[in-house]
Amino acid sequence: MTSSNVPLTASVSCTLSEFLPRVLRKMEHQKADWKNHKKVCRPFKIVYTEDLGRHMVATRDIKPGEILLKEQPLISGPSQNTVPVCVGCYKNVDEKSRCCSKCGWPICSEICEKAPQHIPECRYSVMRGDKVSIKNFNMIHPTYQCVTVLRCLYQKQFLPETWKKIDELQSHCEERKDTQKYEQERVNIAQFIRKFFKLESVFTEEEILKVCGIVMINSHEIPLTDTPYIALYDQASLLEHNCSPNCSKSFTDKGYILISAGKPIKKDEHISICYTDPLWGTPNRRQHLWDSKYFWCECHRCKDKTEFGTYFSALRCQDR
Ligand SMILES: C[S@@+](CC[C@H](N)C(=O)[O-])C[C@H]1O[C@@H](n2cnc3c(N)ncnc32)[C@H](O)[C@@H]1O
Repeated sequence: MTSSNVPLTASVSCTLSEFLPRVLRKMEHQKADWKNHKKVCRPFKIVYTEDLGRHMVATRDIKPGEILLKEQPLISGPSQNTVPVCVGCYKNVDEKSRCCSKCGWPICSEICEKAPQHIPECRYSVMRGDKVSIKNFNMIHPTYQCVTVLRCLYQKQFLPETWKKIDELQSHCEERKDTQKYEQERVNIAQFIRKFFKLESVFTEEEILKVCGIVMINSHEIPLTDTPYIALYDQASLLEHNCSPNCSKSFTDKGYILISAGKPIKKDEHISICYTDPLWGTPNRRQHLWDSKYFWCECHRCKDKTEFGTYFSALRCQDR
């Protein structure tokens, strides 16, 4: 008998009789293991569309205040423009601060010297054969521009699993090419990393510039230290932007990101946060997103001239 002449009722009941016990067993298992299961069970799925890239969609109704995601950084590091900070904990340092005994990068304690996030620049500085020397502490220090990018490149060279996640993030390389920022990064980051760390045979300029784009587009700024640091996340870096978002982000003292619902979210709704300052008017928000994330925001708030009846971006008429 071919499958086409199997009576439909028989086929359905047969499938159900096999399927239902499996589902029930899975639910029982989930219930018994709920303590562990709830840590990985998320109320959203990751989907891809041409216009948005990867983004998240709710798989059930979500209540305001619910935490959708708690996640540790994939990579953290100093911001591109920063005064010298400890490369372990990102607290500000000064001329009295100590340096890593192996590589010379400023650190504030023995614990920070051994911090896993410091391994990449430490190893590359040791391999270079000369310690790093940071002397000016009261200015944005150019040498720090390379640290977070170098940490990503280290994953590319030695830790392929983490690198795969970083490499999949959007870099907007094509849009960035021919911009002033791209050329500045070519000189200040790509050429600097290749020459200073003697990595010309390991990374090309283009590879390094792609990582610069990934860091720029996908990093979250973590305002836990006097000078905020940045981090890439496996899932939180995929969150979509909306100028009237349904979620907000916060951070634990260990740099874990928490994404919480700010309003009721219906099943199948997109999950969003705000990448820009929601207290800016529409022209400023749109321009900032265009300059920093390379997209023109078409959210409901941006498209509504009245911004939901608030006239938030309107100029006050002087005659009245
Ligand atoms: C932080 S990444 C988000 C993850 C990214 N979609 C991916 O696939 O890796 C930011 C990028 O996602 C896209 N994006 C996010 N929100 C968007 C929106 N509201 N409209 C258009 N593009 C958006 C833009 O390309 C933006 O530069």
